[in-house]
Amino acid sequence: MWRRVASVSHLFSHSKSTKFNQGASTFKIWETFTSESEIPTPSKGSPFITFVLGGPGSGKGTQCAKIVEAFGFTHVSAGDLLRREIASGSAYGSVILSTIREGKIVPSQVTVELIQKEMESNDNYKFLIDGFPRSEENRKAFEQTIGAEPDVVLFFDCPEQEMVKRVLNRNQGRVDDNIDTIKKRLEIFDELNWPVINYYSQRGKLHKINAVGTVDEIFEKVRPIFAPLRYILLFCYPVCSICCH
Ligand SMILES: Nc1ncnc2c1ncn2[C@@H]1O[C@H](COP(=O)(O)OP(=O)(O)O)[C@@H](O)[C@H]1O
Ligand SMILES: O=c1ccn([C@@H]2O[C@H](COP(=O)(O)OP(=O)(O)O)[C@@H](O)[C@H]2O)c(=O)[nH]1
Ligand SMILES: [Mg+2]
Repeated sequence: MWRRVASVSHLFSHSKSTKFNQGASTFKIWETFTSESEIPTPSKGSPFITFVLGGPGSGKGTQCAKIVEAFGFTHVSAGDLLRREIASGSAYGSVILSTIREGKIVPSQVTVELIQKEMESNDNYKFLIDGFPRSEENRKAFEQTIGAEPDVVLFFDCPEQEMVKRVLNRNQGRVDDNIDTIKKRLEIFDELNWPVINYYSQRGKLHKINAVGTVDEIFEKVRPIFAPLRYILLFCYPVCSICCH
């Protein structure tokens, strides 16, 4: 396995020091390494991006923690970024708070800017973007601003009744974890999220995962999506110390 990676280490010889140029070289290795499998080929020069979609309470955040642990992604939760923005007392804070309380979607420009800053300030090249995009408008804004598409899209498919039960038991003191807001969030999810899911399904990027079961049972359905990439994901990002000089 290592020999195979090492055999393409010359691809790094012209790496420049910028984050995304290094990324481009790393992805050449990735393409070589995975050429015989069905793993998606990431765009050159882009980070490896996974969007994590699903209704409220479907278990996105819980599964992201497991994916981070197993595969070394950086977890970027759009909801957490928005809540952090509220807590920081920023100019956008009160608008974000009322939007979340009403179960609506924060303007794309605000969310994408927060995601972009988070990605840019992180040395990692592999990101789980959790709870975003929630609409086609979100999706287009991300692609235009970041200039990248996701490599993988996970969709945690969970019955409404189960999602409501989980959210009402979440117990994290969130302003939106109440029955009225959940009903609105589910309506908005139905109206705006399905077009995004269908878009990525048509592009062959969507992995639909039945989100009913224990956390570990669900993770065993997620693991095979990333497992073929585990050596690259764990050891060669951004540049490993063994083969990437
Ligand atoms: N498979 C599961 N079975 C039961 N409860 C779960 C499961 N996955 C997550 N939970 C719980 O449900 C709640 C919502 O999970 P979370 O990961 O926050 O979902 P999301 O980010 O999609 O809203 C949390 O309290 C979490 O501990
Ligand atoms: O890209 C996003 C992500 C979140 N939100 C807002 O933040 C809330 C909570 O999002 P989060 O992803 O934390 O909720 P979860 O689905 O995990 O329960 C959502 O209902 C929206 O109001 C948003 O507007 N845009
Ligand atoms: Mg969440």
